[in-house]
Amino acid sequence: MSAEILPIATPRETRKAMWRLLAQHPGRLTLTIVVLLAASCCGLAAPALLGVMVNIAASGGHVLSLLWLAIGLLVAGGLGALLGILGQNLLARICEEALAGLREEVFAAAARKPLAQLEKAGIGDVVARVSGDVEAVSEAISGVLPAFTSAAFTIAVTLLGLGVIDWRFAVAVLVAAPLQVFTLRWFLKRTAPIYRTVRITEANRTEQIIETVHGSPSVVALGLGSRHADLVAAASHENIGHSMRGVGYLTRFYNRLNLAELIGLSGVLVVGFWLHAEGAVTIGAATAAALYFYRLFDPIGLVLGQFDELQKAAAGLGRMFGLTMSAGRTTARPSPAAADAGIVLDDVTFAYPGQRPALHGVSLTVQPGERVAIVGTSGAGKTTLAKVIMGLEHPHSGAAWVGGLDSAAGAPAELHERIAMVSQEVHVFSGTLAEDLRLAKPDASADELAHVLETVGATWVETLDDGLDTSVGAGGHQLTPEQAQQLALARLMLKDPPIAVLDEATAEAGTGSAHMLDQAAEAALAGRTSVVIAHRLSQAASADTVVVMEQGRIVESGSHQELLAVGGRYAHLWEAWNSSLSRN
Ligand SMILES: Nc1ncnc2c1ncn2[C@@H]1O[C@H](COP(=O)(O)OP(=O)(O)OP(=O)(O)O)[C@@H](O)[C@H]1O
Repeated sequence: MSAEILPIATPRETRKAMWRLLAQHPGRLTLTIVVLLAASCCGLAAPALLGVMVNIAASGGHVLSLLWLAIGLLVAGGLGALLGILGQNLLARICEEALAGLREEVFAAAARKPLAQLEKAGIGDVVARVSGDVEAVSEAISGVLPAFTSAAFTIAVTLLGLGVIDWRFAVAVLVAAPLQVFTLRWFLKRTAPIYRTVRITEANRTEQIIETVHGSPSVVALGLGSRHADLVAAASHENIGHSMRGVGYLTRFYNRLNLAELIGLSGVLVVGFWLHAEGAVTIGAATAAALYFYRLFDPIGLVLGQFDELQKAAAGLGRMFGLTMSAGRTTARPSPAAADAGIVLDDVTFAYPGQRPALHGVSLTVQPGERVAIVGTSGAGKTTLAKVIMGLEHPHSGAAWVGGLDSAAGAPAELHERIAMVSQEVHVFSGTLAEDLRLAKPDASADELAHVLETVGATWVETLDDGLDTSVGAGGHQLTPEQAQQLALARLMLKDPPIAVLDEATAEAGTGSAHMLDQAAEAALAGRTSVVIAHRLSQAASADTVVVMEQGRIVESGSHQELLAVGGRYAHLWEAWNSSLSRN
């Protein structure tokens, strides 16, 4: 099981959210309902016409009348089928559009979630919500919901038709209703928690597979293959066990429904016999009533049977809406600064789940165009501060504004127009070098690519046989960590955001690579507001302002020279760093 799953919307919240999605186009929804109702009414004509035909045949009526009625039967059947197809298509289209919107919302919500919360929930849970759940809901909404709605209308209209023939037929039909209602309630009560568990165990299985694949180098190196295979098998068995319990209930559910149909049809036949004997209805009307009830078998079976699918979809929807409803703070706090290229942190406190705070009341203002270096010993909270600025983690109290946007509440796309980060772990995407660079600017020309590579000093690209067409990433040409950093800096230049965060610790201080990366960063950050997590103090010396952190707090800030003159913590760090350089 995941350590802690993400929130799941309650059935009431799910229904409300679903209705909000479907009712986005009220005009089209009304037209769809009208078409489906008209289709159901056409379906009523067949038993009624057959009843009249029985009466004519029984009384030795004219063959031509029978012929006309047979033509009416065909027309009503054809029209009903056409309207049914049209109505179901209209509904399927409305549902598909609603689902497409929901799918985007779920992806956006997953992207807005703080990293720590995603890690705690388990990445498998998130993957399951944006893949397996979306698929289950998609199948139910496009396939089941239109058929379900159409069947529900047919039942309502047919019961009305039975009542019109004689109200006692409608009562006879309703004899079966208590058993049907009881069966449905019995089924739903037992299977709802099973389906929820099925979805959760599916997420756990995904989590287990992802963990095994991600950690495959360690799994192979430590000979843990069979142990991991056992863990995946155990997660699968748990999932299958719960699914099979659901199937068991489904079989018993259909047995009971068949019994209800037998009771209902017997009721209609007995009432028909009795009413005809009393002279209250003709034999044709009794025939029509029996046919009406027979006609209810399929839609009732479909409605009750599809509750199963709808219930599964509801479980998936609850998990999807749970993600969208809990997607961090959505109401932005008013910015203290105008929408500029600055950063303002106001009394930010943040703690990783179950840990003591990694940031305590941190307040910091970075003016547009200013470069601030954050220094401090390992674990001081520097990277956490960078994540809060990037909106990857949300402050527990206080707020962070980036270019006038609340980083915890801003839409990721809007935030990423203003800020970009180069982190310690650079991912090199599979594809050619040119494709990798164009992720930041899809329409960048070859000259632009060459220019940014030259600016960050990536002259090694020219030495590759295929130059910018060299395949990199998994299975391709392997880049050194320094080369990958240069690539990330080149991507930053192409994206050209007004604000940048640099958290780079690739090269050892004092080495040629470190000097080269310092120069590359200098070029990439030129003209931008920037926060540099200075793992090497050479990065701090060139900044406008140096901020010293200790145990999640800012303990000193000022220019490099000012802080050296004060002789405080920064001066000690600087001294220690210089002496470590001279020792190497
Ligand atoms: N994902 C995480 N989950 C739990 N605790 C974390 C996580 N990341 C960091 N921490 C803890 O938060 C505190 C601050 O860590 P942070 O990485 O921000 O420090 P840092 O100054 O960047 O350190 P370094 O220079 O070693 O990267 C540390 O105590 C660290 O152990």
